[in-house]
Amino acid sequence: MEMEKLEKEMKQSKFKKICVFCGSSPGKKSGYKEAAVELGKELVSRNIDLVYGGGSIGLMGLVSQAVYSGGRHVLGVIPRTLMPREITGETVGEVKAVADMHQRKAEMAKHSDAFIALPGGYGTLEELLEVIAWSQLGIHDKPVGLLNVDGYYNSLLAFIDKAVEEGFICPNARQIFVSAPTAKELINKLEDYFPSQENVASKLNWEKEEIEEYIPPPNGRCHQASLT
Ligand SMILES: CC(C)=CCNc1ncnc2c1ncn2[C@@H]1O[C@H](COP(=O)(O)O)[C@@H](O)[C@H]1O
Repeated sequence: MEMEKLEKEMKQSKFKKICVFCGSSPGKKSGYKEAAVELGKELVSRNIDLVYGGGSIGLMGLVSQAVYSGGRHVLGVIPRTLMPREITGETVGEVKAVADMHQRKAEMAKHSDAFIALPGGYGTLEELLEVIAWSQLGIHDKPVGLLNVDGYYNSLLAFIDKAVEEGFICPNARQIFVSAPTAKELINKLEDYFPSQENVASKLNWEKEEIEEYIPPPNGRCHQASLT
């Protein structure tokens, strides 16, 4: 088992670029900062490049500096309004300026093979929940991982379980994202992730502007879910 794990960590990752969402604040406990640096080093050790929101403040700065100083490519996607250094600090690596927050998220998603959320606040939660919701709708099928540092996200995970229990999230959709307490475990899970959106949303064609004929799913919204 240990051997299998080791082999997985040593072989070439299936991801070339991972997008990391994280706090523009460092958090109060040192464990958050340590986890951001550890995630950056883990990406470097697997030859994975970073895509993130640009800037050097908070956990965003720590993860980007760790990846950049490890010799991997860093792409920061930053809205022009946030570009002044007094707002975001000095950005390392390549910087792509975009018009607004919507374009930033679209660009970050386009350039990445998977998503990871470190601890953060409103911005991080919004970014995380958006990529989960987009996966549910079949807009992408890239793996999403929650780095649950020191149980920071336990209450969010409990809330999501509650939403499943109460019938607001399909049981299958609960599997859209994975979570783990360390970067190593999380990326191993992301490597093993197999998209199953077929069970969640019928494959919609987002390139098409009009739907010619709508065929409703056989069991209502939650495919294969036992609706009692
Ligand atoms: C005006 C102001 C407060 C700027 C702070 N400086 C920032 N610079 C760059 N991205 C940011 C900033 N604040 C929030 N974000 C965005 O929101 C996310 C983090 O927000 P939060 O700290 O979790 O909620 C980041 O991934 C980024 O996309």
